[in-house]
Parts: sequence; C-alpha cells; structure tokens
Amino acid sequence: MKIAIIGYGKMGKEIEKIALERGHSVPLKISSQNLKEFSKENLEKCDAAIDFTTPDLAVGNIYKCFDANLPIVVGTTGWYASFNEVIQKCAKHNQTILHATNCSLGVNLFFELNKKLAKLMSTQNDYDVKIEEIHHTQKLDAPSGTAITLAEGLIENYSQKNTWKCDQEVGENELLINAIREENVPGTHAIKYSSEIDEIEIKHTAHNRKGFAKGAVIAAEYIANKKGVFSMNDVLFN
Ligand SMILES: NC(=O)C1=CN([C@@H]2O[C@H](COP(=O)(O)OP(=O)(O)OC[C@H]3O[C@@H](n4cnc5c(N)ncnc54)[C@H](OP(=O)(O)O)[C@@H]3O)[C@@H](O)[C@H]2O)C=CC1
Ligand SMILES: O=C(O)C1=N[C@H](C(=O)O)C[C@H](O)C1
Repeated sequence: MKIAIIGYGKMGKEIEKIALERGHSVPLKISSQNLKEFSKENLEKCDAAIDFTTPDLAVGNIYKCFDANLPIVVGTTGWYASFNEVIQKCAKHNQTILHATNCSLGVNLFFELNKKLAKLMSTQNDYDVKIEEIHHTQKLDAPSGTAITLAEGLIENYSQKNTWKCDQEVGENELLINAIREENVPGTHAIKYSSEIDEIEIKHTAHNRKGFAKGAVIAAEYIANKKGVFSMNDVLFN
C-alpha cells in the first residue's frame, strides 16, 4: 500500500518506520519544508493518508484528502470544534476518515476499562475522581485528546459528574483534568478515584511512540478500501 504521511515530525517519522516494516511504501511525506509537494496530483497516487500535524492544520488537510478521494487517518488532536462539520462533509462527498485521539491499541483497551470502572464506581458515593495526563513540553493542546476521550467515557457511565474542566477549580459535578507537561514524556494517563479510606487508580503509560504509530498504520490498512467514518473501535472490535 502507498501511504502519504502528512506531518513528518515526531510521529510522522515513527509512522514511516512501522509502515516500511509492514511492507508499505511512503511516496509522500509532508512537512512545513515541502508544502509544494502537498498537491491533489500527488495525493491521488496514494492508497491512504495519515495526518499527524497540528490542531490548526488538521481540518484543511482532511479536506485536501477528501478532494483527492484519499482515505485519511487523523491522529492529530485539538481540532474537535470542527468535528461535526468534517463528519457531515465526509458523508456528503462519500469520503473516508478514521479519527482517533489515541491510535495505540493499548490505550483503546484502556478506554474500555475506564468505562467499566466508571460504571462500577457510579454505585459508590464516598469517592471523588480526577484524570491526570502527562506529556512532553512541545505539546500544543491541553488537555490531551486522550484525556478528553477518557473524560467523555467516564461521564457517560458515572452520573456523579456531568462535565469536565482542565486545571481549574471544579464543582461537585465537574470532573477535573490535570494537564502536566514534563520533558520527554510520550504520554501518560491516569484516572484516580479517592476516598478518605483508599484510592483506586488505573493508568496507561506509553514507554515510547511506537504504539501510536503502529495503531495508525493498522488503521490506514483498515480504511484503505472502505467508505465512511471510522474509529479505532472499528479496527479493534469489528
Ligand atoms: N492520535 C494519536 O495516537 C497521537 C496523536 N498525536 C498528535 O499528533 C499531532 C502531531 O504530534 P507530533 O508528531 O508529536 O508533532 P510534531 O510537532 O513533532 O510534528 C508536526 C509536524 O507537522 C508538520 N507541519 C507543519 N506545518 C505543516 C503544514 N502546513 N502541512 C503539513 N505538515 C506541517 C511539521 O513540520 P516541520 O517539522 O517542518 O515544522 C511537523 O513535521 C499532535 O496533534 C499530537 O497531539 C501525537 C501522538 C499520538
Ligand atoms: O501530543 C502527543 O504527544 C500526544 N497526543 C495525543 C493526545 O493528545 O492524546 C496522544 C498521545 O497521548 C500523545
């Protein structure tokens, strides 16, 4: 399969390694240095695109791929204000997108564990809960997309919280997300339920970026010949 990598930064470089290991070729790699190559003609020569750029670029990049009839995996986070518009456009023009706040297969299993624990804890009133995410200092968005997905999964299953806030004072029904930035941390997420008596914590720690990259390439393989809107749940559980 011919894969276009849009965003040849920390993730783009990891994705290239995994794509080549899995027998694909990468005829197109786009960074801010070679934007002239980011043309419809070049996109049309590929079988799928993978976007890991920046929150302000993702939507424009998605539309370029739609225009070239090219299925796209979007790993970039922080563009969710435009989510509904993008999904509608995808349906209207019969295009293909797989979006994931986190492409790691382990994190997507962790998303399910989070929902199950939230359901269990919803019967208990002695605990309060918070989410903590830790990432490297170059990260542009806060909270992380993964923390938002965790918060949404928790709130759906835990009636004591109905909205989330990041690094602000919260009321009783608001879920706190703490976003911490430390040098060289690929991505750590923890959900902590604390009472006066004890604490229950679940945590996912990425040791490196390989898991995100592997999931993104597997996602590209999954959507290459499909039409519609997909998530990592489709890849993992269908
Ligand atoms: N879903 C997931 O599993 C994961 C998501 N992410 C998300 O992916 C995104 C990228 O992360 P990361 O790789 O760490 O970021 P980097 O900053 O390392 O990479 C971003 C890349 O985008 C390139 N770029 C800049 N301008 C353009 C442009 N106009 N068109 C195309 N590319 C451009 C940059 O080029 P240049 O180097 O020339 O500036 C750079 O190569 C972030 O939103 C992050 O949150 C990260 C990890 C996992
Ligand atoms: O920017 C990153 O690095 C990461 N971003 C994603 C997010 O915002 O959740 C996924 C991963 O945690 C790494």
